[in-house]
This record gives sequence, structure tokens and C-alpha cells, in this order.
Amino acid sequence: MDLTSTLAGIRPLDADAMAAARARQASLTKPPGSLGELEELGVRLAGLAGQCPPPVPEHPAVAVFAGDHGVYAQGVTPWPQEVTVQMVANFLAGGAVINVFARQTGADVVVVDVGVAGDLAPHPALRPHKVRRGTRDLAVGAALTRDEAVTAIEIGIATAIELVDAGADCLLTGDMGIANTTPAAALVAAFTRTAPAQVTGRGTGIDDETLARKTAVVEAAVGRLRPAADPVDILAEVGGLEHAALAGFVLGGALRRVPVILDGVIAGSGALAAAALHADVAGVLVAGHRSAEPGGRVALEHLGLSPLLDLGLRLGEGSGAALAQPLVAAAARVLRDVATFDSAGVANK
Ligand SMILES: O=C(O)c1ccc[n+]([C@@H]2O[C@H](COP(=O)([O-])O)[C@@H](O)[C@H]2O)c1
Ligand SMILES: Cc1cc2nc[nH]c2cc1C
Repeated sequence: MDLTSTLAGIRPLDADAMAAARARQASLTKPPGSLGELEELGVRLAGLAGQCPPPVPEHPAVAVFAGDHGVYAQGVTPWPQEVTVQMVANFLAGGAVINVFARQTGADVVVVDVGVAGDLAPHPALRPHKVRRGTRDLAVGAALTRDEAVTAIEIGIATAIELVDAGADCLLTGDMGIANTTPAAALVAAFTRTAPAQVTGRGTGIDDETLARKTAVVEAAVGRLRPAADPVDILAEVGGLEHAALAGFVLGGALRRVPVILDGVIAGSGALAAAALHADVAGVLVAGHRSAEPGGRVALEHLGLSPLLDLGLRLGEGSGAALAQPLVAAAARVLRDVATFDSAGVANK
């Protein structure tokens, strides 16, 4: 499905189903509001599904979008670039943190190569969709052409649709890409109009000198953006292939009306692009956790999302989304399974 038709097909949350869910929350055997944010999450799940109670998501799927970055040349990360391709092999072999967390929650894991510099052998869980071998260096010019950015967005849309059509009822964002917290910071700065120094963080772990260099790179990149730049221009100029694909993945989830659980700052930056492309996207989003990366927090605030977990995670891969997924299922399960005051014979106040 192309980007234009996808945007044309996205609808707002169903207000009637949400009203029914709010009324049902009030009838369940618990003091009103006692399940905190899980209550409004359940209401949103009802709005998304267009029915109350909403279906309980039981078949989560994680898509790990992987890519490399020309800005690696600026010395913005301490890790060798080959770690991207090596970690993708680790995901496919089932040995990474995301595989362990996904097994715990019963989620499938697919890896989408949207721009890894190195070569990958075919594997049933690998979607080979290299747009190019890494982006151009965003410190000196546009990371991507507009066409490349749209191609990556459409890969993300197609991935979401493929997973949902194969039975997934909840989509989890994952990412892998050495240096990808630099474009993530630039995207967050651009979409939220926040100073780069406030959204640029230490990524996988950098010293003060490297952080200063990384911040200067983000400032230079964002400083090039024209006031008239649209969300695709912004993704192309200062973003990355996995960021653009994640934006598309969110749009595909919104089109298919399944919850999309965001992981950290890379997912947050892609979700900002998706929300800038379509106003009804925010309803589909669930913030799995608050990343330790400052841009992650700023992205969630801009999207009006409060994170389910706040564990100081800064791994990526989809790890925080996988940990949060059982909470999303619990929010739906409450609306389906908890007894009402009437049915249980409990006195209401
Ligand atoms: O998800 C996050 O918020 C997050 C925060 C810090 C680092 N990461 C991961 O670390 C890698 C990028 O870090 P860096 O320092 O190389 O830019 C990339 O593979 C991300 O998945 C992810
Ligand atoms: C080892 C390693 C694993 C990762 N997973 C996501 N980003 C990562 C970055 C590194 C360096």
C-alpha cells in the first residue's frame, strides 16, 4: 500500500466504543480510576477496535528495522559500525535481548533490513528490503533523497500490513543501527521544535567530548531544514532509513487499527513523523517505556503519551515494547473479564 492511500485510509478512534468502554469501566468491581492509566488505555483499545470490550491482543509481533548511518563518520558513537549487521545475525539466531523478551511474551520477531551496510544471508525471519547501504552523512547534507525516504516509509507500511494480515493483533516497534540515536535526536528536535542540546543524549554510552560533537552535528543538520519542509523532507534531510520505516510501520498499524507499542527514542522519532503525516495516528500509539535518552521523553510528551514503564532502558531492539506488551493485554482483559457490581453482587457506592 502506498503512502498516499494509507494516509487516506486512516480513521479516528470510534467515539461510541470509547463511551461504552468508559461506562463499562465504571460498572466493574473496583473503585473508579483505581487501575490508573490502564483504564484509559482500555478505553483507547476499544476506540481502536470499534467495540467494547476490545479484543485482547494475544499475538504480538515485533519488527526490528535495521539500518546504518553515514553520520557514523563523525565519531558520534563508540561502537564499530559492523555491530549493526552482527546484531542482525544475532536477532536471526534468536540470541539477543529482544528474542529473549519476545519469547517470554509470546511475540514473533521479524527483522527488516532497510539499510544495513553489510551483507546478510537469507533467513525466514529476515525481510531483505535494503533501500541503500546506509544513509549519507547528515552532518554534511541530506541523509536520504525524498524517494528513498518514501520507499522506506512504504516498507514500514507493508511490514505492518503483512504482520496483521498474518494474524498479529499488536505491533511492537524495534530498531537496530549503530549511530541511529543521532538522526533520532535530529528528528525529535525538528518535529517538536526543541533545542538540539535538550534532545541529544549519550546513546550507547559516550563521553562529554563526543556528546558535544554529536550535539553540534544535530544542530547543523536541523539548521539546514527549510521552514516549508514537510514530514517526508524532514525524514530525508536529517533522519534514517529505520526511522522512516518505523513511521510507516505506525501508519500501517493505524490503517489496520491495531495498537502499536513504541520502544525508545528511535521509535519515538518515527512516531513523531507519522503523527505529523496524519492527525489520527496518536490514538494507535502506546508508549511502552520512557527511554533514558532525553529525546525519547520529549517525543512522548509531544505525542501526549505517558509511558507504561520507566526502567532506565536504553537498549532499543524493541526491548521496552516487549516488556510492556502484557500490560496492554491486561488493559483489554479488564474490560472483558472483570465482574460488574451487579453480576458479582458487590455493593456500589
Ligand atoms: O531505544 C532507545 O531509546 C535507545 C537508546 C540508546 C541506544 N539505542 C540503541 O543503540 C544503537 C544506537 O546508539 P548510538 O550510540 O550508536 O547512536 C541502536 O542500535 C539503538 O537501538 C536505543
Ligand atoms: C551490542 C549492542 C546491541 C544493541 N542492540 C541495540 N542496539 C545495540 C547496540 C549495541 C552496541
